[in-house]
Amino acid sequence: MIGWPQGPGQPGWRHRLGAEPQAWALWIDDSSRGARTLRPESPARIIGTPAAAGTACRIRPGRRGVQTNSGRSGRAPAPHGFDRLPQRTYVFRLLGMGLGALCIAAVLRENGASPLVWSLCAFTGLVWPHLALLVARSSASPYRAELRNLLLDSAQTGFWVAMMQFNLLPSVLLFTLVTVDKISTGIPRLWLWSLPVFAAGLLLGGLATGFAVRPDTSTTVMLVALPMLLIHSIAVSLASNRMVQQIRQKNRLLDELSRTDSLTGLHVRRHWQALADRALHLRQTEGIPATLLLLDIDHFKAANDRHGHAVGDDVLRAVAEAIRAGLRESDDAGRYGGDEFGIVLHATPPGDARLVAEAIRREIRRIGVAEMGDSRITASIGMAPAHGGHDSLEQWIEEADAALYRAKRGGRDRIES
Ligand SMILES: Nc1nc2c(ncn2[C@@H]2O[C@H](COP(=O)(O)OP(=O)(O)OP(=O)(O)O)[C@@H](O)[C@H]2O)c(=O)[nH]1
Repeated sequence: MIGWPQGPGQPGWRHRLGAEPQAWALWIDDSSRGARTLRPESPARIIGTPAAAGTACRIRPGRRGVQTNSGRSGRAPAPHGFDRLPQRTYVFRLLGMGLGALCIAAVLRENGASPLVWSLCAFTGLVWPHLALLVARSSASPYRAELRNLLLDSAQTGFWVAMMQFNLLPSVLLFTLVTVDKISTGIPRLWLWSLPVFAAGLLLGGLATGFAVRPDTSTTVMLVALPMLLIHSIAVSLASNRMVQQIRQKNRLLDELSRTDSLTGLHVRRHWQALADRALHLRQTEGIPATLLLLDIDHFKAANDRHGHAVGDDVLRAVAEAIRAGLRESDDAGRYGGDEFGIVLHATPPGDARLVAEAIRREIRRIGVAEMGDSRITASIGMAPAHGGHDSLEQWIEEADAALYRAKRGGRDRIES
């Protein structure tokens, strides 16, 4: 028996899932609510359909699908990004095999084929795409079933190349398209695995025809082959284009997430520092004034200890909101550390900066947190205008930090520069 992880923070919770089929999963919700996502810092993700609330499962590849400790079974997971592989492939198979079968039929007509060969051709063009989808959908592991289907595509193509007696144009076209299909799935090396399978199909077809070779392509066959080339190529390009757009969109989202502090919605320290660095550079090269504020909540540890971490988080969110309220669109605020915030006031001389800092300080005093009763939240602010003597961002921040220290020493709830 296995020691099942029981919840977030328990051993096993952060195990990586998805790409590796031999992974541990923990279903943390019931099917009415769907699987909750894991905490952002975790590289793991929940996959598949939740079997039961709080049910831990070992994902096993193979026909039996997912084994759970409650003895139920579900679907084996696909690697990340391949959940809809059978559906995606279906459209291309329908097009490729359908148009390919037309091409094959044109050659078979010229070569004269038996009813059995004609019915095999009809199977490839009309039945196989639907059958493949059906098989994949009803399989315990649709992803693996689809991999088999893709290889069977190659086997059939090899078979038909031999059955067409190596008629040059359709043979080359069919081989190219079936290989492009493999490459466009994005599954590493799939097209390479498909080569021996293609060769096996070729061998089978060759044995059936006695390896007859008639490479000449008639104009009729050429005309029938062209739509296959045209339509299939455009369809693959459109799908690739759609994928590129989706990746771009996800990259933008990831970029945004990596720059934003999840608790306060302000910039994370690294991104804020980059913005502050740019402001200092503008001051040194173009003389555009900028002022830096470092703000630290007063006695935050005591508030945290007295009212709990969750209330502490509420305070951090409320302070971030107060900072946002006091700033202009052009200013940049970030979470510098636990209860410390950094603010860059762009194109702002010291006099104006003090007014902004004062407005923020007052706004923070107005914050009311129900759990804290009458206790007021206050903050101390250190202010440092950029000047020619600052050789680096570190120096600028140190100056603001020293001012913040003076504000704390001076009794807190004040601004020092
Ligand atoms: N709730 C919560 N607390 C945090 C977070 N990050 C840091 N802290 C706490 O913030 C507190 C920071 O306290 P300090 O800045 O050292 O001290 P302080 O009590 O604010 O005192 P002064 O700064 O001298 O006024 C520590 O207790 C940290 O545990 C967080 O994300 N959420």
